[in-house]
Amino acid sequence: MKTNSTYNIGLSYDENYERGPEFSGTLPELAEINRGLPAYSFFGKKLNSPLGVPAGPLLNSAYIKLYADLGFDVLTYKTVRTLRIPVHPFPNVLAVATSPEQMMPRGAKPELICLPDDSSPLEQLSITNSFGMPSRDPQTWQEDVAKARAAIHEGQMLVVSVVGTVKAGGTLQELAEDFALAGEWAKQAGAEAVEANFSCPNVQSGEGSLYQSPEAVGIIAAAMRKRLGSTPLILKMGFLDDDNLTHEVVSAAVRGGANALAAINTIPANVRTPEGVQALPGNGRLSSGICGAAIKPAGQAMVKRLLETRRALGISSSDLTIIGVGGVMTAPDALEYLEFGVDGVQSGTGAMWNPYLAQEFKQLYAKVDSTVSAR
Ligand SMILES: Cc1cc2nc3c(=O)[nH]c(=O)nc-3n(C[C@H](O)[C@H](O)[C@H](O)COP(=O)(O)O)c2cc1C
Repeated sequence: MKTNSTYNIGLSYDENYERGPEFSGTLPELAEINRGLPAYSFFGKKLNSPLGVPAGPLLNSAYIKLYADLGFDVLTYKTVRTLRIPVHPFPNVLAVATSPEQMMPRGAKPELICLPDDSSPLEQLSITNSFGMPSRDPQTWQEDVAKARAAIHEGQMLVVSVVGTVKAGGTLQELAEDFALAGEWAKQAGAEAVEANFSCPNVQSGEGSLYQSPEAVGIIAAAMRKRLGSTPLILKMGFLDDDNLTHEVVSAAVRGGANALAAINTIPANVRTPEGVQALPGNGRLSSGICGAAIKPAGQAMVKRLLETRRALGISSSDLTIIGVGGVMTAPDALEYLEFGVDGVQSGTGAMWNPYLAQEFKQLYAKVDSTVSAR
């Protein structure tokens, strides 16, 4: 299959892990693309810009290095666990036919058809991804996180995404301890901030819907805060359409000691081939997460809800940082999020198919009004 992404969607996850990323272009001169940018700080550290890559596209230190060299300034290492977990069967990424209207969650799960390739124009490219949050064993990923930390440049930050693993018959407190242990190991390995994934729709075991439970959010955040000390803690959220629930979840996150919320994760949909066959093989994989162009309005609606909730609760941006994710395919998309008032913005699908997005964003960001940039 033809692919234009740094992650080759025609190869297995393990092949991409071992051989990737695929990139044969010229790297930008960082000093040049960072010149004239407005001052920006993230968790108190001076960064070159507020643009980052969320958890997922950067499988390991080789991917972190490439995207650091390309000028993305917040680099999130794909979610790891306290134990080795294999990946879902191939394929793991497929382009899909959909629209922003269809991907605004409203009750029934959208029914989508996959596309034969990823040749849609970037502004319209939407994909499904389904990996099941695989993890190398902790020693392997810890050594690799240390390499990733060594690969980033001045004015950049390494975040490591972690998830706890639900055990049969286990309690919420045990799950929280597993999240906390993963976070502590990530910190020891070199993470400057730790992100807890509360929202992966591609697992069936319960880790994927934690963001909808104020109790789970509060208990897990508190357990992680204890082990992380002063290291910033980001919680990765999915889409919520209920203001009261959002209020409760945000309050629980703050009480638990979280420093930031990143939203949104992918939005679940049923994906079939044009012949009507389940597109991704295996039990529980008719439904998988959608990301890219079509989820931008959902991502924006969610960050607006989070910003409004933060205001209503009287919480400052330094006490709760909000990071906008979802459908940032172009530089103007990233700026749109910043104009809503988010404190950071990240691109997953867009950065995979357009590695020059950071360079393009910085050209635009250097010219923006200080009301957008001075946060
Ligand atoms: C290939 C791929 C893998 C992903 N893996 C993870 C993951 O391991 N953990 C996580 O929290 N989110 C994961 N995500 C979700 C992204 O972090 C992001 O929330 C989502 O893709 C929406 O952003 P986008 O529209 O810019 O892609 C993944 C996304 C992609 C495209």
